[in-house]
Amino acid sequence: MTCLCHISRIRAPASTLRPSNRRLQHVSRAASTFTSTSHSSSSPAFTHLKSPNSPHSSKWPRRTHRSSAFTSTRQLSTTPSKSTNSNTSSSTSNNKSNKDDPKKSHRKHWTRRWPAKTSLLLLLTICALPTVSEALRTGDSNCTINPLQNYLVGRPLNPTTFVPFTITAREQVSPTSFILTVRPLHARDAPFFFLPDLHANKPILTRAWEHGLWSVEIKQPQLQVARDYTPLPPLHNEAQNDLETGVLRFLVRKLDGGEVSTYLSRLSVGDKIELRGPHLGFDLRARVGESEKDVVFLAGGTGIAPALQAARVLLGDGNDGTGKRSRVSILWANRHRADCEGPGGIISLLAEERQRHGDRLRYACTVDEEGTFINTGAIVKQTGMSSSLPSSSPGRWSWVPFSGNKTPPPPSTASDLLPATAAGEDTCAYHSAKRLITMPARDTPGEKGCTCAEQQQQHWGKNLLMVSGPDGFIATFAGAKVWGAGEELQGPVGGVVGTLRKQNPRFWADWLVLKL
Ligand SMILES: Cc1cc2nc3c(=O)[nH]c(=O)nc-3n(C[C@H](O)[C@H](O)[C@H](O)COP(=O)(O)OP(=O)(O)OC[C@H]3O[C@@H](n4cnc5c(N)ncnc54)[C@H](O)[C@@H]3O)c2cc1C
Repeated sequence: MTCLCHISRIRAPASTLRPSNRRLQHVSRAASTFTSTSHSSSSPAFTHLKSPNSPHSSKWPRRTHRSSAFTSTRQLSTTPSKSTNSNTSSSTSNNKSNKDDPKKSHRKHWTRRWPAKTSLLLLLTICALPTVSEALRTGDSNCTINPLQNYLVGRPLNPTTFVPFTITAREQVSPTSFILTVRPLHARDAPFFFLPDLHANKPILTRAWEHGLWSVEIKQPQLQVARDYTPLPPLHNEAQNDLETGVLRFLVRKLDGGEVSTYLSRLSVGDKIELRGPHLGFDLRARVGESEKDVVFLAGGTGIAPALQAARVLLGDGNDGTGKRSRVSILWANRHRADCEGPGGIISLLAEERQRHGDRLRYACTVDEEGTFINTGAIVKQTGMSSSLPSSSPGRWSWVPFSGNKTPPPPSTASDLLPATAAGEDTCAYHSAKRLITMPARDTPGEKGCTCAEQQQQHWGKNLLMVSGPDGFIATFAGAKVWGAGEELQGPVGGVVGTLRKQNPRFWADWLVLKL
C-alpha cells in the first residue's frame, strides 16, 4: 500500500509550502522508517472516520463541498457556449462548419470546455484518488507519522497518530529546565488544511484529567523518536479555558545528549511540535478507594508533574466527593533553588491546592546544591511509619543524597516482596503488591479491576507511596524498574523503601509502591 506521505510530496513543491509544512514533508520521507519507543501504531485509524457518527465526519462535507465546487466550475465553463449559441451568426457559421467537418468541430468544442490545465489537473486527481482514498480508509501501518492524514482529516489528540500543536509560551525555570505551553493548531495557523475544531480536544482532555495520571509523547522529527512528557495541571481559574482550547503545559528538563529534551530546549514560540496521546497511567482513585488514606509522593525534578496530577485527582476539586479524605505529602528533590521557586508557576499550583485543601496537602522542596535531600526520616514521618516504631528508633534515620543519573544501586530481588498479602489480593489488579511487580506503569485496559474490594471489605483501598523522576532517583528510593515482555515493568520494591518494608512488613502491607 502506498503511504500517504508520498502523496504529500507530490502535492506541492517545497518552496511553495509554509515552513511547518516543509518540515512535515521532510518528516514524511523518513516516516516509513519511524519506530516509536512505545504504543506502536497499528490501529485502523481511519475506519471510524468513515462513520457518520465520527467526530471527524463533519470534515467530510467540506471535501464534498470542494468536489461540488469543481462541478460548478464545469457548469460555468458550459455557460459561455450557450451564450455563444445565442449569437445567431456565429452559431449559424459553426453549425455550418460542424456539418462540414464533424471531427474538427468536436475537438474545438472540447478544447474550449477543457483547457489544458484543467485536463491535467483532472488527470492527476483521478490518478491520485484510489491511493488517497485507500490510505485514508485504512491508514498505513508503515506510515506512522502521516502529515496528510493529520492535516487533511483534522484529527484531535489521539493515542495512535501524532497531531500538530504550536508553542505559545516558553518559560526558562532554571539553567536546565523550562516550561512549554502548547495549543492545537487550528485554521488560523494553516488556512489551506482541514484542521480539527478548536474544541475537538475537550472531551479527550477532560477524560484524561478525570483519570488523573497521564502523559503524551512528543516527537523529535529529524531522528523520528518520541518520549513521554506529563502535562502540568492548570491553575483552577484557568482550567476551563485550557480545556476548551486544548492548551497543555510541560515542565521539561534538558539532558546533556538527550535527543528529545535537547530538541525541545531549542524550540521557541511559534514553532510546531507533534503530540500523541493521551496515555493513561495507574488508576489512583481505584487504588485508594473510599476510605481515609495516606499518599506520599517522592518527586525528583520534573517528577513533580505526575505528583501534581496525583494531588489534583486524589484531593478532588471539593465538589465531586471523590478521594476527599486522602492526605497527600509531596517531597520534591531539585538540584537548584530556582527549580523550586522559579517563575514556572509550580509553587503557585502547590500553594493553590494547599489553600483549597489545607493540611490534606503537605509539600517540601529539597535542593542538592544547598545540601538538603529527601531522607529516610522524611519518608518514615510522612508515611506515619514512625508511629509504629519503638520510641528510640527515629534518631537512626540518615539522609539519602541523590545526585542525577549516577549508577543506581543493584535492583532488589523477589525476596524483597511483602511476605504476606490478604487472601484474594493476589488476583486484584488494583491492590495486589505482587501483581504490581510485573505490571508496566499503567493498568491493563478492559481488565476487571478490583476483586479484593468485594471479598475483603476491610482491605478496600490502600495507602500509596509513589516515586517519580529520573531512573537513578526511582532506583535509589524504590528499586529499579525492570525490563520484560518488551516494556518497562515495575519490578520488585527495593532501595530505601524496600529496606523500610523489610523492617516493618506489617505496616507496609497497607501500602502500594508505584514507580512512575
Ligand atoms: C510517563 C513518563 C512521563 C515523563 N514526563 C516527563 C516530563 O514531564 N518532563 C521531562 O522532562 N521528562 C519526562 N519524562 C522523561 C522523558 O520521557 C525523557 O526520558 C527525557 O526527557 C529524556 O529524553 P531524551 O530523549 O532527551 O534523552 P535520551 O536521548 O533518551 O537520553 C537519556 C539519557 O541518556 C543519556 N544518553 C543518551 N545516549 C547516550 C549514549 N549513547 N551514551 C551515554 N549516555 C547517553 C543522555 O545524556 C541522557 O542523560 C517522562 C518519562 C515518562 C516515562
